[in-house]
Amino acid sequence: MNQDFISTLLKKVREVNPLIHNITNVVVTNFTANGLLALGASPVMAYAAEEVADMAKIAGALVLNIGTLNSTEIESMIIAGKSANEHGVPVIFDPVGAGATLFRTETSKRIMNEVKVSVLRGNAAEIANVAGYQWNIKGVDAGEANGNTVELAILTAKKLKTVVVITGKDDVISDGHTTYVVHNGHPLLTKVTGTGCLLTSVIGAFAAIEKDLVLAATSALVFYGVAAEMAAEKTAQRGPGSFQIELLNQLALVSNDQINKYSNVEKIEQV
Ligand SMILES: Nc1ncnc2c1ncn2[C@@H]1O[C@H](COP(=O)(O)OP(=O)(O)OP(=O)(O)O)[C@@H](O)[C@H]1O
Ligand SMILES: Cc1ncsc1CCO
Ligand SMILES: [Mg+2]
Repeated sequence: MNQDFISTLLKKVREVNPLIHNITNVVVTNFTANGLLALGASPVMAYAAEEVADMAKIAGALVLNIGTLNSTEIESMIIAGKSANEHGVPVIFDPVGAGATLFRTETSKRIMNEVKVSVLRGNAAEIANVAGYQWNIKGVDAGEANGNTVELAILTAKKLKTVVVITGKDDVISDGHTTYVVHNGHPLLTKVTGTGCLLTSVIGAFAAIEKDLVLAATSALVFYGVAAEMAAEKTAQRGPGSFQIELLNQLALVSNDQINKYSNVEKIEQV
């Protein structure tokens, strides 16, 4: 994977302006829509069971996020997911808080069973709980790292037959065979709610354009991480509020030169 690939894919995303259908949580709805617009994608939030099948089938990607789940919304997610599957639209799933409550864990497993998920994106605790492995969790944030996230990503990708993205200080992307680690990003991302949720939708925008989902997701992670680094540099003297707004600015402004200069991605050799 070279930096030109990432820049070229970003350019294509901006040219195509893919429609991203989000069924997401009430905390991050506005931030997610603005982040997708800044990037150059076209967001729509649509939740009603009566319309989600029609919306999902015309989208470039469908993003499902269970952050503030309820039973009505879950039924809509399943309907939308099945429609996306029928029409070849990639489905990106963010199992927010899986492991924190039985309802979230069971719902995540149900979505994985009933919908063919193209990319599963969460922190280590969420991914471990969806896959049925042991890990700490505290609310919607991952607990202290207590294991090898590269191994967790590879095992989960093989077990659930999907591309897995585990985020944290370092991000791991794997389909079980090809694995990348992205070292970009900034700790301020953890001081603004919904940066993980927006990232999941950004992965959707890249997956709408690039069929190789490991490359699509890895490119999205590098782009997002570099944008966060630029935003942190500009707002270091202020704080999370300024950083949140500057992250939106940088999603629109980050240049190919900055991506080439700052991208920090490593391919993992597997045996
Ligand atoms: N310590 C860190 N240093 C640098 N980047 C980080 C750090 N922790 C998280 N990130 C980055 O923050 C973004 C969100 O990842 P995170 O794992 O915090 O998601 P999340 O827990 O789902 O977040 P949220 O629930 O707030 O949406 C990713 O781009 C990730 O690379
Ligand atoms: C804080 C919070 N609670 C449910 S969803 C959400 C947004 C970050 O995942
Ligand atoms: Mg999250």
